[in-house]
Amino acid sequence: MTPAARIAAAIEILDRITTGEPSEKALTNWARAHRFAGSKDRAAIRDHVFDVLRCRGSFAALGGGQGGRALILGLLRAQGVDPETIFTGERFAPEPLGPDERAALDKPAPPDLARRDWPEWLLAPLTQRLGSEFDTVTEAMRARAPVFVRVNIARTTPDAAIAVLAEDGIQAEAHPLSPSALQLGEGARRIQQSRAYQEGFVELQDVSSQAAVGQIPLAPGMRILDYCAGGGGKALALVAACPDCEICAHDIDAGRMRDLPLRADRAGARVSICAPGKPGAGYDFVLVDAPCSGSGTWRRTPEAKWRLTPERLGDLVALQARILDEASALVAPGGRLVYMTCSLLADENDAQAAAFAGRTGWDLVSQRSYSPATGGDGFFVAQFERKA
Ligand SMILES: C[S@@+](CC[C@H](N)C(=O)[O-])C[C@H]1O[C@@H](n2cnc3c(N)ncnc32)[C@H](O)[C@@H]1O
Repeated sequence: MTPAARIAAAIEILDRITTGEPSEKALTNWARAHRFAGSKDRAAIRDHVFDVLRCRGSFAALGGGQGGRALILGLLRAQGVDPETIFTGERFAPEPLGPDERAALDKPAPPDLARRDWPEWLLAPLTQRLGSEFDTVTEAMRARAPVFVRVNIARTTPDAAIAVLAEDGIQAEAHPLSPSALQLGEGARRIQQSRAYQEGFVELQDVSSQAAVGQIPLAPGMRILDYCAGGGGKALALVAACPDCEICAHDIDAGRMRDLPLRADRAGARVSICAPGKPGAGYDFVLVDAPCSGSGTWRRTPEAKWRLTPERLGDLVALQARILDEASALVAPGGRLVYMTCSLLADENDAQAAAFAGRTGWDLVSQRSYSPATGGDGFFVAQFERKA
């Protein structure tokens, strides 16, 4: 496909997304209906769509509308690309610009463009929560997320993993936020086909998640429950950090853990899986990686940013509080409860942690927030101990 044909495809897909179709479904449906598109075409189209969704507010302002054509015109304007070179009307290219579109592009760019890439109702809480980091985080959230892997330190070292990745043409370098983290450069998209990945030397995981897991003071022989294990990213990081710990994975939805045995096999890790609602009890650590807005990961899932509502956020905050209460009952005397979210929002993080400590009397031993200002996703971790 030509670059212009890829843009035309992105316009078609964005039109579907802006009328309510979920982005993954719209991309899949488009690919099914256009089997001639190769993997490089599909990847390029996906990049256009996600680049637009991340900056949907500012691109709508620059392009003069909310539809696929206007959003792409906003993208091209932001990139300084002359749209006439793409909107030519030639075979498979988008139709030439109309007078209204030209007029929209001639208008001066509105001020404070980057702020438009947050939902308006979140501007006040984010400004308050992020303080002096607000502008840096806002800019970072408008760009593609870097790709990180976690080196399986139970099996290899970061230097050895870098060398194995290089054999497959994947460039990687250490990241200061976590000793197990490598940030991938050139070749990152081939990671899942690489030997380092397939043989379990590395696993995809954001650096902030790795750093947060690194805060947990593990010791051989400890029993640890990953209460909201999902695909098992945290459970696998825990077992790599402490192979002599006993790690149990639990989730209310067993289906969410279906890939975990395969991932654990690949890593050479031992993780026991509990049936939903039967998590056991008496653990040294219970980790709650709670369902949340995912606002810290919106670079990867930009559509979610525009779908979150105050009501949905309120429901999530209530659910997190319920899960914390449930999970705290599973901690052994003298043990700890660890609460994590991939959120940037105080309601789900500091305020949630303070509310839990306030209503239960548990001590808030430590808390730490991560933001894209330090490279990775927005993330939060808090540790609690039952008062003696
Ligand atoms: C943020 S995800 C977990 C991600 C996972 N820990 C990882 O690192 O890949 C949150 C998980 O919490 C689970 N969950 C939601 N409500 C729950 C509940 N009441 N008890 C246990 N798990 C729950 C969801 O099914 C979801 O898999």
